[in-house]
Formats: sequence, structure tokens, C-alpha cells
Amino acid sequence: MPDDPAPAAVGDPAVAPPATAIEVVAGVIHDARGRILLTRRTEGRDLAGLWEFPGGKREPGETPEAALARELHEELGIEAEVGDPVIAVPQAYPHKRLRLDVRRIREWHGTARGREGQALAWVPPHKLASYAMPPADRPVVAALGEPAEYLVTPAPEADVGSWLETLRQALAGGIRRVHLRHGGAWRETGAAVAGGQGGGVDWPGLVEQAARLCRKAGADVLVNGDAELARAHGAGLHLQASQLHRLGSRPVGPEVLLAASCHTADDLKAAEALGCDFAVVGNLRETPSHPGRPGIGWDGFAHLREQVAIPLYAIGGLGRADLTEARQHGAQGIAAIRSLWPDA
Ligand SMILES: Nc1nc2c([nH]c(=O)n2[C@H]2C[C@H](O)[C@@H](COP(=O)(O)OP(=O)(O)OP(=O)(O)O)O2)c(=O)[nH]1
Repeated sequence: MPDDPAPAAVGDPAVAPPATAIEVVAGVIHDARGRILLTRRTEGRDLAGLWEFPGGKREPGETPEAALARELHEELGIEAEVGDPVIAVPQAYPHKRLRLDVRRIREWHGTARGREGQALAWVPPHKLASYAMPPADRPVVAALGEPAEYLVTPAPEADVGSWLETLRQALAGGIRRVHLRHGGAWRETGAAVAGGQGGGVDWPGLVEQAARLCRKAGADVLVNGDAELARAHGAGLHLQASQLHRLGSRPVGPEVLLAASCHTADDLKAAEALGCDFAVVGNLRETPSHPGRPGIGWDGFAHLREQVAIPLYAIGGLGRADLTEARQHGAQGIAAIRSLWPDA
């Protein structure tokens, strides 16, 4: 039985973690039924009782592959062939910092058993999130099951037909998570459609049609800023950073996807405290839409990443070609308008 699914706290920020990060490698091991192996941390250790992907610390001079094969042999008694990277998560705990480098296990031989007295659980992928795991594992679970691309829609022009057609193409091209954003003309309160960019567009009407298209394609859809509009169309809610600090509690039920745009560690902590399912962090690079606003770069992103446990998309001048690097810095994936909108 899974434990209380409440994620463990990242820790007391008053206690500064050490400067050097511990390198940890862990494996995603499948059985013939597609279930994934979790092991339970034994008593007397840090994070005792939580479930994790089997693995451990790299020793000096060891490659990640060799370290993981050794750990899996020591802990489980199996011979494993280490495959592709899934995600590498930088995470700060109260007394330590680590980088959790998670790899797929391509093949393995032997019978997996807890050689160190640890419990084992073979878990169907959709149930991973119901196990209590260390904070660094939440982005790993998201990377295994949730979309790596988050399309942010550009402001609709007067010709909403072609905007909808482009959305349809994006969905046909594999987009599975969409942020319906109105480029500034639709106020975040939803009180009125103002003039300016996209003015005159029936935004609620367009949201209704766009949400229907997304649902038909099996894609998540989130509406910018307006909880009422999101609720009316069965969509998730994407908060702007300015809204985050004004809200005292989660503005939608736990079954509704909640996301936020964040720029600072304070924004991220507010998003985490509100119970956001994921956040978008940027801008990663300087972009034509924000000239003169320098990007935070991958190191800046990783520094923000390690302070919270929620899955993060990086945004700002990124495209599909950046996905591998994004994952290596702990991002769930990339969010973008230009590179993911077919005719941009
Ligand atoms: N193997 C593994 N370790 C994880 C995961 N998530 C996570 O935060 N960790 C942390 C727990 C430990 O601090 C570290 C792994 O080191 P280890 O397994 O050798 O742990 P340990 O008890 O010997 O070390 P310690 O940290 O208690 O000193 O990484 C995960 O999914 N798998």
C-alpha cells in the first residue's frame, strides 16, 4: 500500500546546505508488466521510510553508469545495463545538496530482492505519484509521465479561425499540454476584454473552442489567470507571478491542474505552498519579446530548481532542441510560444 502521498518538506531554509552537491545515480527499472521498481529507505538513514528509485552515491572516479550498475548489484542483486538519461535533479535538503541523475535501465538479469533489508514495490507508472518520496523525486515522476513540452498560445488575431487551425496542427504534431494565453489583452481578473493586442476577440468563446480541441486530442489545457473561465470550460488554471502572492489558498480543487509563471525563488516557494502542480520559470535566454532582459541561463535555472520540489518547465527562447539540456538541469521540459506554434 502506498503511504501518505504528501510530499516531504524540502527543509528549513534557515539551515544553509553545503556548497558542494553529492552526485547520486538512480535507475528506472521495469518488469515485464511495465511496472516500475521503488525501494523503501530503511530506518536510521536520512529520509527513512520514503520510497525511492534504487541507486546511490557515485564514488570518486566512477562514471554514472558504473556507479548505478554497482549500486543495483549491491542493493538488489541484479545485473543491469544502464540506458538513457531521464532527468538530473539538483535538490537542496537542509544539510546537503545533491544532484539526482536518473537513468533508464535497458535490460537487467537476476531476481530483484532487498539485500539491505529494504522493502520493494513494483508500481504501475500512473500510481507512482501516490507514494511518499523524497522531494527530488517529484520532478522525476513528472518526467516519466507528463508532457515535456508546454505550448503557450500567442495572442489571437482577428482571424480566430486560423488561430484555431494552428492549434489543431500543434495538437496533431504531438503537443499534450497547452497554456491558453491572451497576450495581455484579456485581463487576469477576466473582468473585461480590453482593447490593444487581440482586442475585439471573443476570448471566452475562443477558450471554449480551444479547450474542446485540446480535450479531443487528450491534451491538458490551462487558462491564463481566470479561475472562473477555467472552471466554466473544465480547464486547469495558470497563474501569473503577480497573482501568486495575493492568493491565500489553492484557487481550484485538487483535481484541477494548477500552474504558475515564476521568476524568483520567492515566486516558486509561493507556487509550491499553494499546491501548484508545476511552474514555468524564465526567462532562460534573452528573447525578442523582452529585449534587454537578460536570461537566467541554465545555472540560474538549476539554482532555482534545487530550492523547490515541484516540476518546472524552462521558458524563454527555447525549442525542442533544448530538451536534453533542460532535463540535465532538472527541468521537466520546455515551454514556448514561438518554437511550438506551427506557423510562428
Ligand atoms: N537512490 C536514491 N537516492 C535518492 C533518491 N531521491 C533522493 O533524494 N535520494 C537521496 C537520498 C540520499 O541522501 C542520497 C542517496 O544516497 P544513498 O542511498 O547512498 O544514501 P545513504 O543513506 O547511504 O546516505 P545518506 O544521505 O543517508 O548519508 O540521495 C532516489 O530516488 N534514489
